Amino acid sequence: MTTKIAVFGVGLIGGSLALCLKGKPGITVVGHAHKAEELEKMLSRGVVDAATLSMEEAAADADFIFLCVPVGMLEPYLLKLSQLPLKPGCIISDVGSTKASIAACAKSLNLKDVYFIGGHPMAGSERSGVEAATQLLFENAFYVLTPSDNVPEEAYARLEKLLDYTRAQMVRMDPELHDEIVGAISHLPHIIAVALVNQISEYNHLNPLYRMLAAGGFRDITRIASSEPIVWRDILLNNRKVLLNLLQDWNHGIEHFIQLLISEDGEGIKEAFQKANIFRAELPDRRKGIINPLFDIYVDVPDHPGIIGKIATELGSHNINLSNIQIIENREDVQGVMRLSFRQESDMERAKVVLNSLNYKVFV
Ligand SMILES: NC(=O)c1ccc[n+]([C@@H]2O[C@H](COP(=O)([O-])OP(=O)(O)OC[C@H]3O[C@@H](n4cnc5c(N)ncnc54)[C@H](O)[C@@H]3O)[C@@H](O)[C@H]2O)c1
Ligand SMILES: O=C(O)C(=O)C[C@]1(C(=O)O)C=C[C@@H](O)C=C1
Repeated sequence: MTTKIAVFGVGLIGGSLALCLKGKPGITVVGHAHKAEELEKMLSRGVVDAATLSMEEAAADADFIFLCVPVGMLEPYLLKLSQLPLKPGCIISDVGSTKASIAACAKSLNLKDVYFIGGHPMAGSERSGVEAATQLLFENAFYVLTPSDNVPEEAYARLEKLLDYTRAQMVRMDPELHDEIVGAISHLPHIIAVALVNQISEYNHLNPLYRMLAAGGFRDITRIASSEPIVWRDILLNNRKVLLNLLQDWNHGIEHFIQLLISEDGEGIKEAFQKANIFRAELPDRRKGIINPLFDIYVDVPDHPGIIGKIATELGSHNINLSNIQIIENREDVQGVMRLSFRQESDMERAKVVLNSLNYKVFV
């Protein structure tokens, strides 16, 4: 029995998803495009098994349908699909960067014998189009799923199982909560990056030295300003209520900095950087690519010089391969927490035994 997957919109995300699924046992991937030139691109790159301009053809007998078009096109596509004869039990999902409005749309359509489960892989790039698609895009990333209450567990489990091929980690979430959190950690940073680049671009009109001297700091904070304009227009308009609140908080944060500078408050500036340093150091280290997922343990350690070397040496002497060490909290006179990462679960298990035998407190 073959499992037919239909992908609508084979760009960066749709193409990457297709590449994760194509060639897997029993799976056939059909790509849908709204323009003829897109068909040739996806076929010549081997991203899909077949490609069509016909929605009916793509959707017919599909077991899974993924909507990977810009957010503004998700609802029209879902509406059109709801009017087509779909295979009973078919699961429709999407990859849109916002989740509340598409969830509400699916609810209002009262789909019969087919299930809508919103999705959002938390991985991407400033690049776009099928040219930028890669099978490794989602590896080790979080992948949010937002099933509504009436989706049976059996359907949710089927989608989750299929998405195992992405090697991403699934997280189940309420769509409104998704939009609030992702608005803050993804949409707001895109606005800030674009506003900053455009501000500097204005100065550069007056003096081209601005662009010439722009180095690491400017590049690091502005990579995402190169993102696809239509995709981001749709995301920002769709999540505008959340973003308007976030921008007010942003203004307060900037106002705080203005006050620190006016009052020449060096201590305040230092504190702001220290606070940011701590939170940023705690961000999950989820590098994508060929890298295997990491297995982490946490160890309570006294804060004294040489502790990293001591632990690394102990593990090395037992032939345990350690991939990364990080001190998470390391203030004076405070017990530190060390994160140890391993590529192999077996190495992690052996490390636990060794560290316990040396009377370290180990947490998983
Ligand atoms: N770019 C990211 O980092 C990222 C990450 C996660 C999720 N997403 C979401 O994934 C979806 C696709 O984004 P992408 O980055 O793959 O963009 P993309 O531009 O690479 O791909 C978009 C695809 O939709 C098609 N398309 C464009 N306009 C269309 C229209 N009017 N009608 C029908 N098809 C149309 C394009 O031909 C292309 O195949 C968006 O909903 C976006 O919010 C993006
Ligand atoms: O890494 C990037 O370039 C991204 O913009 C990826 C990113 C993000 O902001 O983290 C962008 C949009 C998504 O919907 C999910 C992920």
